[in-house]
Amino acid sequence: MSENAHTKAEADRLVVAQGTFDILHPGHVHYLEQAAAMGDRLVVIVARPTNVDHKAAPICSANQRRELVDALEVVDEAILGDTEDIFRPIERLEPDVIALGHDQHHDPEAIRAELAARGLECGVERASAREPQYEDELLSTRLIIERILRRRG
Ligand SMILES: Cc1cc2nc3c(=O)[nH]c(=O)nc-3n(C[C@H](O)[C@H](O)[C@H](O)COP(=O)(O)O)c2cc1C
Ligand SMILES: Nc1ncnc2c1ncn2[C@@H]1O[C@H](COP(=O)(O)OP(=O)(O)OP(=O)(O)O)[C@@H](O)[C@H]1O
Repeated sequence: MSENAHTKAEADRLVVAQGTFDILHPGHVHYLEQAAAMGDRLVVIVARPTNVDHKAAPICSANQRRELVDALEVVDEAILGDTEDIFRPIERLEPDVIALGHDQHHDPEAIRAELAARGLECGVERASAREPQYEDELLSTRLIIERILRRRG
């Protein structure tokens, strides 16, 4: 491979991150900053409500959640996830790395197996948790919603 092509290839390291991102908070920013640092370009897949089956359904629409994630400085592009096959966007994007959130419920080995089954060469890394940095941080959408219910419910 010529020097230019090799240099170009290295400069195109695509990272994919994913999540619900219902009500954004500093934990999301930390995760996406970590994901962005794993490569040169960060595309974020925003989960469809039908695919958020491991916790309460998001409050905000997928379009609204996508728009806010897309507006973040560290995100090159946020896209709505596929409704049926969560690996379809991965097949289309062919990322170099999938960045999992620190507590994301996906099993990295299961993801690696599915990537291999689909002939996709892609790393699977896990980001760290954001450590609290000041008094009264709410680093979880669920905690934000619980406070809203307590104070405004
Ligand atoms: C590799 C990967 C690809 C994903 N692709 C999609 C997708 O295409 N559509 C979607 O609705 N969700 C997609 N998701 C998100 C999952 O559906 C899941 O709901 C998401 O991880 C939200 O979990 P969390 O917000 O609790 O972290 C993907 C997740 C992973 C790990
Ligand atoms: N405090 C945090 N530190 C680092 N990453 C976080 C933090 N909170 C959420 N994330 C990451 O952001 C991604 C999207 O998470 P999600 O949209 O489920 O937010 P959440 O605050 O974890 O929601 P909930 O509190 O309802 O579980 C996940 O990969 C998750 O690991």
